[in-house]
Amino acid sequence: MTDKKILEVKNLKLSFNPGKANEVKAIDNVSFDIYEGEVFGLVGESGSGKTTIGRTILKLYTPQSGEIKFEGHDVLKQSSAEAKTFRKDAQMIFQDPQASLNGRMKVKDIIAEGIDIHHLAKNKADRDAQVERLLKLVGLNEDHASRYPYEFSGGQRQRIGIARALAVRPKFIIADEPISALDVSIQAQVVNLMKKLQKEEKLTYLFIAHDLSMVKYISDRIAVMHWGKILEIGTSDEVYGHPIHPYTKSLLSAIPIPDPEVELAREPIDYDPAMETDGKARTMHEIHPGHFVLSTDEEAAEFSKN
Ligand SMILES: Nc1ncnc2c1ncn2[C@@H]1O[C@H](COP(=O)(O)OP(=O)(O)OP(=O)(O)O)[C@@H](O)[C@H]1O
Repeated sequence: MTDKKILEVKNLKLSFNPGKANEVKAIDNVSFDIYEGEVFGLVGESGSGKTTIGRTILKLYTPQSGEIKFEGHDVLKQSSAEAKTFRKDAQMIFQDPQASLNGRMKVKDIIAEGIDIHHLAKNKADRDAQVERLLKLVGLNEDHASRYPYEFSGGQRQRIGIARALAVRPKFIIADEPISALDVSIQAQVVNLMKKLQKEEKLTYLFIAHDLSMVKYISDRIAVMHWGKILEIGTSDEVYGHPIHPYTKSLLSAIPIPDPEVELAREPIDYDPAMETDGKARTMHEIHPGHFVLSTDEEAAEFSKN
């Protein structure tokens, strides 16, 4: 990880159905930075706004306000040439590999789609060679190139999704719950593969998940999100080992522990969202170096004492 910021998100706001009775503040004044070479985990329960953030960064949604900078440049004000480069540099891996791969295309054509769009192959032999390299990189083999997605298991399909994202040699990958749809036995394999690739291909990840267990393992830093707001940001060890916000504590207490004796003693902590509904103004306070919590001045002073 370097000290260069690859992504800067500042005061981002996005509501669905703004001004209407059914308005949803999906992103409610969110700010965070991601450093080059970092794995940044974004965690929160279903509906907290994680996917909306990912899609907004990739310009699939337009925010009402705020700023998104990629390598120092505002992604909302790109020229068409800059936008094309950005579409190559920033890729997405989806939750459901079944739904995100075109079932009527051969694996090699799925993987090479970006190579074709961005004219990254000199000729057909080069295209085939790139596909072969990518298949090997994700733990598949060249025989798989001419098959169709339905011939693969869920874990293998996600490997194809990863190969497709890597095909255009991106710098930044948004992985939106990439393991949630997979069997638990396969999840660790895919996370390990993503971790290995991140190092080998010098990638930066925004890794989205709804529970903290796998995220802790892959992420350098973690942001915890609830109801459109980031409540806590810190290093993975800090957030996991010394959670501060009651919501984070509650999320952590919900993770089953593999040791039966410890698991028996585990007590889920209920979360009282009063801290989010009392109408008080809250900002990010640095409670420990690099460990921020959304709080009032009084709450921050209390958190610091403990
Ligand atoms: N296209 C849309 N139109 C209206 N509301 C939407 C739309 N997409 C998402 N929402 C709402 O915005 C909020 C945030 O949704 P989002 O999908 O970003 O959450 P999430 O944390 O990614 O959840 P999940 O893990 O279920 O994908 C939710 O209340 C959701 O119902």
